[in-house]
Amino acid sequence: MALLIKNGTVVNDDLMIKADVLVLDGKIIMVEENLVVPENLSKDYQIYDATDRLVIPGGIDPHTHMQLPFMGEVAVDDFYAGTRAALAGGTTMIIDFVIPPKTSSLLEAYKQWRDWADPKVCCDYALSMAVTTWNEQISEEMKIVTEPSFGINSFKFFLAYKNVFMVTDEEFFQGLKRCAQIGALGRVHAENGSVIAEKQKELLEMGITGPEGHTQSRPEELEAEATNRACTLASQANCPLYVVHVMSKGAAKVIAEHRQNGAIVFGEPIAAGLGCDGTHYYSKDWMHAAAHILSPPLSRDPTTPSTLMDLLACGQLHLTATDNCTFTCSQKKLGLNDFTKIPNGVNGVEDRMSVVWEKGVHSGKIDPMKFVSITSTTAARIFNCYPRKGRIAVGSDADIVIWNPSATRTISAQTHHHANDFNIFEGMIVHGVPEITISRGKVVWEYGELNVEAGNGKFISLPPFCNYVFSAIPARARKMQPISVDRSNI
Ligand SMILES: NC(=O)NCCC(=O)O
Ligand SMILES: [Zn+2]
Ligand SMILES: [Zn+2]
Repeated sequence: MALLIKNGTVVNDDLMIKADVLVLDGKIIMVEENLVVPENLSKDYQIYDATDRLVIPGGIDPHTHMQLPFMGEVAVDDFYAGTRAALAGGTTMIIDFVIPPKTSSLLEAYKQWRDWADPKVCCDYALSMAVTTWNEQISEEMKIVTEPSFGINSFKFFLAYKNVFMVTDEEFFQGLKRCAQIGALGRVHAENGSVIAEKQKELLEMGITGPEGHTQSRPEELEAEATNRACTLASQANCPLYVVHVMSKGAAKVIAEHRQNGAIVFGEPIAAGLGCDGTHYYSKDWMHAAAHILSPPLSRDPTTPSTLMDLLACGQLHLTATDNCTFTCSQKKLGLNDFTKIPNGVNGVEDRMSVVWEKGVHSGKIDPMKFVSITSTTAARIFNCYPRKGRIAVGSDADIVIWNPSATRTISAQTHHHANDFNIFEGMIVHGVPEITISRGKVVWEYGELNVEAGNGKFISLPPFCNYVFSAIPARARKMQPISVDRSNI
């Protein structure tokens, strides 16, 4: 069945035009003003009227953790609940992380994630992979998983979570050099995990066991320090770098400075950091405070969310994600007497598009094209699936959202589609509502109703050596060649 979306305004990252869109067999086949449906299709298509609506590429969330085993629990949004929530919010593709324990091979972990995800996903998905230790086998397997049948083109390194996922600087540097060789983007969780572990001990010894200890053990300076270290090591390894969940002004400033000095580095704020601040950690209500725990923490400076949006607007930060990693209130209670045991992670995948619209477009900081750029197109470009994803154009996948820019909704755990029982944006009234979500040509969300089945989503293989990320690397490698002085005549 074909779909005709009529009378809307098509928005890409570089244009806004009045046009109709025709979809057939999961692809966009025509984009034209006053589109006339070809004779052969004229009896069998469904019409959607998009008058006063925007027709935008489905959102791409490049950072999620569905059903992640973490801190003794498993994130409760699995690949089914999490991707349903994504579609309800106008996101049609996620990039999740394979995170191998230090003892596991990358191939084993990859298989595990595919086994979890493939039968459950409702929207398309791709994978990024964490490297949590270093040895010859890991180095070889990194190359293997960049082959098309595995489809990985980025690797993440944790500089936090000591003794769990954290790598040393040496391991990180080896990993970045390997990424550069095999054409993969380096990604980093930038916090100083060793100092955090010391501060956690100090705070617990002082009797500070509640969620306020979380933020106090992770001062923003430790995010900025690790961000600076990561950018420096990536530069030395001649590896493009992507900093996940930029939560503070200090970390954002470091990224801007490194870019001014010529570094290829991308910065990703997340919905939580754009919509909330860290005052929640001092709430008298333990559960409320604990439910906001993620790492790095929400900024204790209440002006940070609006500054992060300003930095997206002016191009010093580049795209938005969510780090969706949800735990129920009862799971969070694991850390009732010790904040270091509260599972880290919050929601976002359902509400990111509306939060970014509210804080960005509705507030007058960005236009709808920039909105498309930071919620979809830039992710597609960085992860090498553009223009198949991230664009309304002939030949692109029909991942489309009919967006009502003036409708409002109130975010609430009572109505969200996540599997957890708390929403960090509770009560926020947001303009910008995804009325219809189309995933590869199928209408999966229509005026508040989901119509999806587990397994509807497809795995998207991401090729290495993305031009958008890697084109300057060979010339830089030549410039960085070590100099050898010939003294044979002495
Ligand atoms: N961010 C967080 O607190 N949980 C998910 C794991 C991570 O990305 O660090
Ligand atoms: Zn992280
Ligand atoms: Zn994460």
